[in-house]
Amino acid sequence: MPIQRIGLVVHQGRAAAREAALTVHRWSDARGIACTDIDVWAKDHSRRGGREEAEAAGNPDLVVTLGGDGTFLRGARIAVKSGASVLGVDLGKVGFLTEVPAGDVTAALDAVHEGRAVVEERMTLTMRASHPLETPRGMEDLLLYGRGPALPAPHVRPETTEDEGWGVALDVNALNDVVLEKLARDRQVSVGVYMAGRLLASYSADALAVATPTGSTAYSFAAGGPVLSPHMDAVVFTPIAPHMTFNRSIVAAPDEPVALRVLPHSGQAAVSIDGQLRGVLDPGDWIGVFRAPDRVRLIRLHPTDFYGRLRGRFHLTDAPATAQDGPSAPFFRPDTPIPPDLAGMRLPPPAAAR
Ligand SMILES: NC(=O)c1ccc[n+]([C@@H]2O[C@H](COP(=O)([O-])OP(=O)(O)OC[C@H]3O[C@@H](n4cnc5c(N)ncnc54)[C@H](O)[C@@H]3O)[C@@H](O)[C@H]2O)c1
Ligand SMILES: Nc1ncnc2c1ncn2[C@@H]1O[C@H](COP(=O)(O)OP(=O)(O)OP(=O)(O)O)[C@@H](O)[C@H]1O
Repeated sequence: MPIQRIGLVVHQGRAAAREAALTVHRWSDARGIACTDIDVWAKDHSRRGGREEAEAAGNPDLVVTLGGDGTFLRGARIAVKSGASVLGVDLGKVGFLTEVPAGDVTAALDAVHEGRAVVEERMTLTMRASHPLETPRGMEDLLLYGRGPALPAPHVRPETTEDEGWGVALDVNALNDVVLEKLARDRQVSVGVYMAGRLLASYSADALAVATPTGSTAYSFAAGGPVLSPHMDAVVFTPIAPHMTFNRSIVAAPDEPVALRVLPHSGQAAVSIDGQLRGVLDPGDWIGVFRAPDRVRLIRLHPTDFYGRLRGRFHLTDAPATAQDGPSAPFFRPDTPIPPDLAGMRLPPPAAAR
């Protein structure tokens, strides 16, 4: 479908991103397409939730992000609330989530506008909590370390059933992860962890991460968690520096919620959603994390080459003992037609089409 309105989220600290923004504006001006800059850290307003940010930008149907993964996550947070698709242009350090090289911006916009791009949907997580999240006064100042003001606490969704014991439903979507982490450097969090409503164990740790398959390559990965294909739905629980023998990740089914209850003698716990602090929990508080009905719509110009990206972006190196064999072929995909028993499998196109 032709693009109606673009919302532009730019890494303002990077000249190449500001330059690419001019290219996007020129492209949209030439076609009479509205293009609104969404400056999440603008000086003239405090930070807004994704829904308000989308409304203020006229509810774009395409959000273009120019920056790294952080910029992409800022754009995705807005897009998921207006049903927009997100096109991530890679102008960052890692660029795991971003798709398009900076030099291909206009070609990518043409492809989207002319219906040649594909949309890939990614699972997100949402939450309930024992009460609406809040950040203590004064913390805002601590957070101003160059990343701009903090986001407001999440809004409460109307489907809240607080009085019945199920807590308040929070209007959040995490594309990567919801992380409960120690607030004070010298006080671990102690948390009862429930998988699908059943106690798994009580943890004492630096942090506990609940990640999506997309987020499995972010914080959860850094803590030794498994890599999950982003084409699947699942809920990944990974403890970070747990002071106990059982330190493994658990990959739960998408309909198995994870509840984290802060124990009475725990330190306070910060709740981060996609890396952004959104509230602080006291002992006795709890959060539940589960698959959200909303999905992030990622624009893809080519079918996602997730494992190629994993090898490339993470600079995977081959075992030294294999050096004598020379580099392995980059694909296992004969050029002859796919046999019937492999029909429907996700495989790369034949060499001529790559
Ligand atoms: N020790 C860690 O690795 C650590 C600590 C805190 C937060 N994080 C992650 O940072 C994310 C927020 O990203 P940011 O860029 O705003 O903060 P950031 O700049 O602190 O990001 C940390 C790194 O993670 C990369 N990254 C982000 N999402 C990714 C993904 N889905 N797959 C692979 N790499 C990814 C970023 O490019 C960056 O290099 C959070 O969702 C959390 O998962 C990681
Ligand atoms: N919209 C913006 N306005 C002002 N400064 C920004 C903006 N976006 C990013 N920055 C600056 O860039 C820094 C890095 O931001 P962030 O880590 O989110 O970038 P990123 O998109 O993930 O790119 P990278 O992959 O290079 O980290 C921030 O601390 C901030 O100083």
